Amino acid sequence: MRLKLVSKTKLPTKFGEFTLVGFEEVVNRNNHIALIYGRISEEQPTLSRIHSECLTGDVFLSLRCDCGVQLKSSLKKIVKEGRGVLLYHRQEGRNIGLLNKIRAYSLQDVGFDTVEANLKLGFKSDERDFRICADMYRLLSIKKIRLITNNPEKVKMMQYFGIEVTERVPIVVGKNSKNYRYLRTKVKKLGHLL
Ligand SMILES: Nc1nc2c(ncn2[C@@H]2O[C@H](COP(=O)(O)OP(=O)(O)OP(=O)(O)O)[C@@H](O)[C@H]2O)c(=O)[nH]1
Ligand SMILES: [Zn+2]
Repeated sequence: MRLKLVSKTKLPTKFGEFTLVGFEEVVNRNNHIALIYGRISEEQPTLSRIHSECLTGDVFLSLRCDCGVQLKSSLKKIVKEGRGVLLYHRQEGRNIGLLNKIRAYSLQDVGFDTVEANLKLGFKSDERDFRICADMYRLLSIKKIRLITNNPEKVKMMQYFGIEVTERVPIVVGKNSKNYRYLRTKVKKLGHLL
């Protein structure tokens, strides 16, 4: 087993009361969390968001990306639905890490786009490992999801790792004048459906 469920607790938030579940990767001790709302059924597909960590967007509401607004909107959507799960996938900067993301932003300040900046730093355009998300679903006994995303690759990855995606639920929020170029690159080079 690559991942273990460590502990659970209640997490009241301004959106509603969630159950917070903490996970640890066995090999490197990296941590991830899930926020569960309402009663999860094994039969019915669960509305779910896989949210990749973005300190600048999630905490400081950076306008360079759309993450902060997407995070809040997903939590609201799940509460409105009455049940669902948000996986907070702690692979910052598409898994190049916070400091490399700052380096990538710095390259974008002088004209590179988000993909070119990753390549220039010696990374792939997307270094994330979505296997761990499938493991989190399995540990939560979730087999079928309606996945909130604009990224078809995430849908493919979940199917590949054995989680049935019955629907892709688009999330078209967080566009602004500062992230126009970033979002355009995601559409053109990373296949996002925006
Ligand atoms: N390397 C790098 N990572 C970035 C950059 N901008 C945002 N990120 C990271 O990208 C991740 C979010 O990925 P996105 O491409 O916005 O969206 P997605 O998760 O693939 O797809 P959605 O489900 O539609 O949101 C977070 O981990 C961010 O920290 C950037 O310019 N460079
Ligand atoms: Zn972001």
